[in-house]
Amino acid sequence: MPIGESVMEDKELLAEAVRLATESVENGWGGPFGAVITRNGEILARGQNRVLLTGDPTAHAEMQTISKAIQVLNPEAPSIAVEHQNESTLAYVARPEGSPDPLPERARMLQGCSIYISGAPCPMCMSAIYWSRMDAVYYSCDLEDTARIGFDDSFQYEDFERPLGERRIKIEQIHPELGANAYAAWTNRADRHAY
Ligand SMILES: Nc1nc2[nH]cnc2c(=O)[nH]1
Repeated sequence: MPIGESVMEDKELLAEAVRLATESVENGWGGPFGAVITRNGEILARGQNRVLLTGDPTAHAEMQTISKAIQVLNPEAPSIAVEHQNESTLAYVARPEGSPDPLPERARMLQGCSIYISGAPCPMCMSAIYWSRMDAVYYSCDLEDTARIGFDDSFQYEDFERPLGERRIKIEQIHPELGANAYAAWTNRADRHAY
């Protein structure tokens, strides 16, 4: 595993992200996006855009790399893979009996890590970066470069600046009293752990 690789410079790390991006394009797996997540100058995880391979619009380089980094840091964590038991129930793989609750540790997410990306992050990936609590983002091509090769990243940032009623996708609050039940279930849990 990459943990333990010798300390790498910014340029080397970015070059590795670009290598992953190019590999994805050459294999027809996805757009020209690759990423590495580092801690103390060492690579923790690598990822590349695999949207065309998987048909999954969330398979962006950054999302793939964040998931891998979390797995590397939490190898013993219960799998978040869901099994469809029936149409209305999702069962999570249970934590082994008696093992300590890893949530507080996991909730630190990727603090202390940085991400190097071939192109500036789209809003989805930037949100994931915020949620993962990374310290820094370094990218090579900017949003204008990305728009020029046909990707919507900068348009989405622009859309977020518009009032809700003027956005490209309809967004509207309906029945707030229903969701309030789930929110109450959360606030009623004494052992809740905000992340
Ligand atoms: N940064 C980045 N921008 C994208 N735009 C479309 N896909 C991607 C991706 O994987 N990463």
